[in-house]
Amino acid sequence: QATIHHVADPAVAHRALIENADDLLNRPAAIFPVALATWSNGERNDNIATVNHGPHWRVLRCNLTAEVLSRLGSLAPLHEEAAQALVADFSARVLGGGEVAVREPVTTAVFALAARLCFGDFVDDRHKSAMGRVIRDSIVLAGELNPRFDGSMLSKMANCRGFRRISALLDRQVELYLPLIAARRQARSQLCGGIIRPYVDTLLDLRVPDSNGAGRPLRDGELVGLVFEFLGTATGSTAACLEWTLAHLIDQPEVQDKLRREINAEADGGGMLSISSKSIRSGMPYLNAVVLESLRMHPPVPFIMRSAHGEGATAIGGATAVPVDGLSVRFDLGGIGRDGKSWTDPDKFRPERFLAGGEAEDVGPAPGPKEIRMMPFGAGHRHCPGVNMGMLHIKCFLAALLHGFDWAPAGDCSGGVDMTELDGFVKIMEQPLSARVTRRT
Ligand code: HEM
Repeated sequence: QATIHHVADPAVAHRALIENADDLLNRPAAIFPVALATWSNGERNDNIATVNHGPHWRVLRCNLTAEVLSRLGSLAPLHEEAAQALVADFSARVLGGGEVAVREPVTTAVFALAARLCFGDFVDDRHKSAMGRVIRDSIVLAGELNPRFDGSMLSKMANCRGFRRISALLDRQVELYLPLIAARRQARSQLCGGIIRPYVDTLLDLRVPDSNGAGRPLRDGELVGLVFEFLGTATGSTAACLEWTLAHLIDQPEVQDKLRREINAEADGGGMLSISSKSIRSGMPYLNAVVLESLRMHPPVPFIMRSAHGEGATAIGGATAVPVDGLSVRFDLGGIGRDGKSWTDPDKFRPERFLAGGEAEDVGPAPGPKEIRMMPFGAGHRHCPGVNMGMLHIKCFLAALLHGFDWAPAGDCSGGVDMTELDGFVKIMEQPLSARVTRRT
């Protein structure tokens, strides 16, 4: 099996992913066991993350960006409704006082928003929660499987049980998504929230390059894969980041108070709804700093992979002969965000470093051309296209939760909140967060 080179040095990551970006265009196929299983019938059902760089990738990625991700301004009413639904859910859970487990309601709210953007307004709650379960199980399973599972007969035999579970989850996804996709074929004029076309509608209209040059519609298997990608990427990382951030705010009440003061000043007596999505996107520097600090310390996607060629492979130190399909490289996003040469006290949660005058005042969620200090959304040609939407979703939900509630430790937390990380496909808290939550009147 191919050797995997590990990179946790930000300078090496910069040399490879930014300076030699054209030599690191693709991910090794081996890291996508879920997608690989769909190839067992000989047909590749690629999504944006799995397809190789080229015209097919460009068409899929441009469609997502142009049709959904670049419309953040107009999506504000949908974000606000989703945030209010989360506040209502927590309010019901804390009615009797006491402790609340955070992960489930947060994931449900984030998933409901993603499902709405994907399928439109008419997905019933039962279907939504079945889809949410399948996404959660798929993310957990993808994390459990050996990343070297390369789709070969040998690795299928070695991971026999895992392979059977993948196949079952894929069948379940087909069962859940195809009827909704079929329903969208009939009801295409209905905009999501009266604002934008659901993602599935844009996929149904899309033509991808084919050998005739005329372009062909996406096959059902491809539609299922793209829907899974949309729901999975938009949910797992966002929910994980919210949980980590709340954990730090509970651990450091002074940070929580400072953030709430900024949120309340923005709401200014008009309630949460008066905070515009514009101010969340470009104002509110402390909210931005808190989210960046959380992503620096706990990037929800723990690593990214590339196959490196040419100068890119040399930059990583692959002086030995590079295999035809490239040198497999794994960039450790957590290690890069906590690199002692780039950060003072890297293990301390200190959002102030991202404010004006701080050591990271110019650092944003995506690295600029000059250096890499952190890269929770990846870097280079295959960086995450959802960076702005991801940041906005996290900030909207977080602002609503801080405006609506006080957050305190559950039980005896004299040793502080347990911040042990559990690495899987998404980096989550090993001990799911429970909190004593009180409604603010
Ligand atoms: C907190 C939220 C999110 C985080 C932390 C995150 C993180 C990442 C990371 C680390 C990658 C790999 C980048 C690389 O290899 O350089 C990625 C890729 C990707 N993400 Fe996100 N993501 C988030 C939200 C979203 C959202 C909301 C969407 C869209 C709905 C999205 C869609 C994608 C896609 C399509 C790719 C593959 C891009 C390609 O290969 O061209 N992500 N994401």
